[in-house]
Amino acid sequence: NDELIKMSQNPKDWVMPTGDYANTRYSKLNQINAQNVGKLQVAWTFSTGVLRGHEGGPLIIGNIMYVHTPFPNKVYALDLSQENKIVWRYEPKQDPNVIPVMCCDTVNRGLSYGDGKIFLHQADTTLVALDAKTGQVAWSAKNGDPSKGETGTSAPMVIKDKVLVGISGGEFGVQAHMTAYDIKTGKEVWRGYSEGPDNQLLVDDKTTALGKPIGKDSSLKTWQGDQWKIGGGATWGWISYDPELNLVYYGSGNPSTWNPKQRPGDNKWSMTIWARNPDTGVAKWVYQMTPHDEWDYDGVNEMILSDQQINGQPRKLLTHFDRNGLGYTLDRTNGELLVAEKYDPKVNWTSGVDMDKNSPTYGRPKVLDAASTDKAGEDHNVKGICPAALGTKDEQPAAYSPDTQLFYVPTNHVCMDYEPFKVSYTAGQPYVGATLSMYPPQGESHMGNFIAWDGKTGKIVWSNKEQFSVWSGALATAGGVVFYGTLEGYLKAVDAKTGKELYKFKTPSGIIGNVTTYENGGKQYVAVLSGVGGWAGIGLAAGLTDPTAGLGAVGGYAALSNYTALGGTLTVFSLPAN
Ligand SMILES: O=C(O)c1cc(C(=O)O)c2c(n1)C(=O)C(=O)c1cc(C(=O)O)[nH]c1-2
Ligand SMILES: [Ca+2]
Repeated sequence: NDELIKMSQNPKDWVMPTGDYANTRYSKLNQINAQNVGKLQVAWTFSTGVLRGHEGGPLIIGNIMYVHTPFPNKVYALDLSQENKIVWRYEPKQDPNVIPVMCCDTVNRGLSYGDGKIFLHQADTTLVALDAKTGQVAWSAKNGDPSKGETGTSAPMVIKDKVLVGISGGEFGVQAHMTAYDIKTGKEVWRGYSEGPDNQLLVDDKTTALGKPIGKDSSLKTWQGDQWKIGGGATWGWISYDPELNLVYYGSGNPSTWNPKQRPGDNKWSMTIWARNPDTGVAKWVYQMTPHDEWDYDGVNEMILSDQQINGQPRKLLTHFDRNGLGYTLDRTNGELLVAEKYDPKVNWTSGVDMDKNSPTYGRPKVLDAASTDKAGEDHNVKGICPAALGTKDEQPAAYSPDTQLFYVPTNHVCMDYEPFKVSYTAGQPYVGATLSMYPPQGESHMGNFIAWDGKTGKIVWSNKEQFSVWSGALATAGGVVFYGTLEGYLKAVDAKTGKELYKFKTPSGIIGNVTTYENGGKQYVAVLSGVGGWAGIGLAAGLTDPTAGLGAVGGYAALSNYTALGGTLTVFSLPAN
């Protein structure tokens, strides 16, 4: 573990899918900076040979770069010192029947490294450990069962002598969990579920929510009957870790089904930020952002850890941009809620979070009747809810720069009509229970913004419009530049302080990957996967002529096919030799 922490502090490498344990996606490299980034050129490219959505980004360890793909989840090891020659490749055999069980395209968010191995969570939920030198399988573990609706899309995270990994299936009625496997053997060490009895949740009488013990079997009391057994709360987002506090952080997703009438109650602990001890799995604190979700606002988005001063006091913070459109800042030591503000002014399902510690509804969002799909009831179409189910932010991770103390957030600017309907549960079949259509906010035509956010005050500092959702991950650097990609396929560099666009280049396909940087042979490079897909690009990614296909109609994205086509490419940029 110390080895990994040390490695992640070397800015030449990129050893974790998130850049570092704090999930900042910030690099100390500054050879490429605000003055010269406009001169960036393509240094080399690599075709992955795979169609559909390319999320995540490569790992770089010394001279070796590890590139992953969506289903069938190939992994390539490239030698950067030998003209990027392929050293080994891994091509798992997976049953293609897993594809229709994946809610939101056949995506995969990347690899982790530790103990001389590369870890991959395959679509079929096999967690595989590959020898980093040879690509040989060292061990594999079955993390779930696609015939029950469980699939793998998230990146594992190595923490000390364990590999942590979540599970997808919130649209299929799974009982989701976070699981830790022994790094040497692949044996399960602990598993903490998102809902159920305390012994399955790994909560104890010391586990708190907003400073108070959560009480015995707090989850069961918030579900009708056995509904919790198919209650969702999937854990498909990123994982962060504070080595000093010895706590891991991640979020749980939407309760199943999307029809809120079928699951009265708060549906704890779906839509929740979890802080767990990585050794035992026991939860120290939880915070539920969207009790009794009525809009599919999965709570899985990344938790970014930063140390900043609030009111002159140094604080250990956790900042999270939720699907529900609120940017939260908490004290990560104990889960105290410090800030909860809209990071898109269009958010209209809530008037905000009750911040009065003495109020009985402390910490809860106030739901506005006009946006309540539960109040409207089954088979009633509630129109004009913002954000759409895609959220103000979905899988696309934000970045944080300690230089500017700002968060850089790729966002969606999309609203929806939502109509819940009664659905019955069948194992392995969609358990969705709502139809929706999504479109830009009234009177506007752009569906994305790339924003800078002050997490101490909960304010937007600057905001750049984008035609489509910004579905790629951001990168911030010590060069005063922030990078992100667009669905049309542009890699963009903007000034970290002002948002001014400094560079753009059109890559071969739409970008939903996460921008990465590294140094090799004394030169800084910027790398990004293009390959359009994911939920925002799913119609296009599936090669469908009807862009409203998929789980929810993603209406406004039809025009995307005028800009980009399918296919995975890694594009690597550098400055010209002078
Ligand atoms: O509840 C779940 O299990 C689950 C899983 C996933 C996934 O694994 O990709 C997504 C979602 N939900 C989801 O709601 C969503 O909007 C979404 C977008 C994407 C994507 O990669 O573009 N995945 C997912
Ligand atoms: Ca979901």
